[in-house]
Amino acid sequence: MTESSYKYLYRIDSPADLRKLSQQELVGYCDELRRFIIEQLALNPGHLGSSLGVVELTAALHYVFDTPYDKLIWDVGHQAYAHKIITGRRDSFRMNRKLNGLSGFPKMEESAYDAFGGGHASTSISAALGIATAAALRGERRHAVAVIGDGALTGGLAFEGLNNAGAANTDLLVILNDNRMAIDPNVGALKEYLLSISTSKRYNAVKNRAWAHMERTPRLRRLIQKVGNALKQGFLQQSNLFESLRFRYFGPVDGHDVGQLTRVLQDLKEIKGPKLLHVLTVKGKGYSPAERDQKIWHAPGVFNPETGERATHGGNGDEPPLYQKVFGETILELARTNDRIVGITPAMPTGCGLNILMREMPERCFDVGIAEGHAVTFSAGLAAAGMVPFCNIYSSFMQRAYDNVIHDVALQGLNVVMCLDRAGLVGEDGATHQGAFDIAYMRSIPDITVAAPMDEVELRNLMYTASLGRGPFVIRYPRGAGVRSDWRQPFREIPVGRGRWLRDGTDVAVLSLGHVGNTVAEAVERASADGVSAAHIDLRFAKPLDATCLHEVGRRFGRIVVVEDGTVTGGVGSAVLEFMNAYGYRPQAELLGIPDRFIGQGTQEQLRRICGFDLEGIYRTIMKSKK
Ligand SMILES: Cc1ncc(C[n+]2csc(CCOP(=O)(O)OP(=O)(O)O)c2C)c(N)n1
Ligand SMILES: CC(=O)[C@@H](O)[C@H](O)COP(=O)(O)O
Ligand SMILES: [Mg+2]
Repeated sequence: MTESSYKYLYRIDSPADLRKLSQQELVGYCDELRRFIIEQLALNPGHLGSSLGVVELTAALHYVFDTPYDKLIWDVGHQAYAHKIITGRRDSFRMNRKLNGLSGFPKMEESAYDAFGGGHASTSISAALGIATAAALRGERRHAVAVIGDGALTGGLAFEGLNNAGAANTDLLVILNDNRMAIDPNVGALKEYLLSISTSKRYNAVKNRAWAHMERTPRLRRLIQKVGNALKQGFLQQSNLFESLRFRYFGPVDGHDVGQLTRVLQDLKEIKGPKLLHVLTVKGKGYSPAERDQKIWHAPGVFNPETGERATHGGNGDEPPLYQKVFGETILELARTNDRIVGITPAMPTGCGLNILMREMPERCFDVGIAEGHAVTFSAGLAAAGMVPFCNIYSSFMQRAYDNVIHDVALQGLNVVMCLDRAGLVGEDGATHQGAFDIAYMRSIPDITVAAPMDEVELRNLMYTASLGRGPFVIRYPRGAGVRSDWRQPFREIPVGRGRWLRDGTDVAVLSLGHVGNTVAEAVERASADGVSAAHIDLRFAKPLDATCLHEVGRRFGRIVVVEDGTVTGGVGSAVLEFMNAYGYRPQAELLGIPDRFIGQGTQEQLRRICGFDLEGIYRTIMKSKK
């Protein structure tokens, strides 16, 4: 299946075009839309499964609602490719997630149809309620629709939104897109509840009678009111979570029947107050490899659309492994010898490598759903009871749990190991997902250790050191592969707050934190061949800093360069300058890292270049020391 070999029948460049189609044509268009997404993503990777799952729902929403006047808010936004394509971005879609191209998520500045930006989960209900409330205050008759997945609904923020909306009685439609999957299979009691209301015979018998009435009557509004009132007093309210929260619950409906969806949405437009439509979909719908292995096909990378064969990074043989694999293998090794070690992840077991522990010791590994704050406080509870929790959270998602880190972990001095995966520039996921801020936001917390390994062996040793009970301990490391294939080495304790003097020099001291140190090592090498004698120090810790090392740097060097894969504002460079200032050293200093602006999507290498800490940027900065 290639774009050139298939002649598309429908050319839809806006929802207005879409609304001209007949119901039958809409079905045909959905097939083509699905084909187009598969074709595009085969070459230019992205979030495939979720987008394929909402093709019909997206078409139905734009068909029925008057977008962009009516507001569609996509939760996470990784499923919004059909939405982008329908709303005038078909041609630019080939630049999805690429440098200077489209964001992989809805983004307000990208299109008037993107009513609210996304990337992180569970925000849609709150945002839609805000938009609906503003409309009500202004006397506007616009609809606000939040589309939230069953995974995103596990996030506490979603319930804060439901709780508020149910009481506010504002006109709001929440569409629950239930495919029983997060990235990995969805987890938790809510998942079982959703299954039970989808399959309960007694519940559905009552509800289906209500639906049948709705579809038959011409005087819809009055009847719905009647049915609604009857139901409110009766069975549904007590047995339905959403009804208990004062939402009218509708469904479940087949999310791949575009005809039924348009009819139901049309009906729901007429109903006032907070409503929830439960839609059942299949993640990866219409592409059999993606339906078969929904986890892998959440974001499969490049693939052959005919065969479903994927290009993968093996991390096998002599190739350096992914940090994620090293994390997973290492926690398993540590857990085998220390039965107090447990693993916690908020919905990212495969992404972070904790699935390796989960396979062998499922009872000591906890996927808590998309619930970062809970993951941290749950870990704190485990630590308070004597366990050694390794709580693995992507750096940008940890932003959600900041108070939990301060209030529940640090303030109580608990031995929680917080592994921040995807720290630094992550690449194609763009601004919402860059792990830019963690050094700055973590190092300002008292009594916490913040470390970053330069390679896989260092990661293992830091994990080992943290497992010995060193108080709140953060280990940050990037998305992707390390540099060593000889990483399976015996554990060695690393003295907390001690850096490594990797190379001596006289003209300039280059200090780095974490994996970027490998690029610094190369730049220093090159610079020394070109006549600049540069010392290189791997700081290892952003907190506590290595005072002995920094005193020596302060005494000996008139120029320093600090390099980090994190924000320059408040980062480890700032920490070094605070130190220098405190002790009266006055080196001329240059800080390389993520500048004070949001960095969009691109490859990691492109983004490092833009930020000025790729090999060339670091080399040029060092060469300014040439006399
Ligand atoms: C706060 C936060 N935590 C974790 C993630 C990573 N993440 C992105 S999509 C996803 C699964 C979402 O599941 P669901 O909402 O059901 O959508 P589906 O992929 O099934 O369409 C997760 C865990 C995120 N984007 N934001
Ligand atoms: C949409 C989302 O938040 C995730 O799917 C994220 O893109 C995963 O990132 P990784 O590919 O780095 O695991
Ligand atoms: Mg889901």
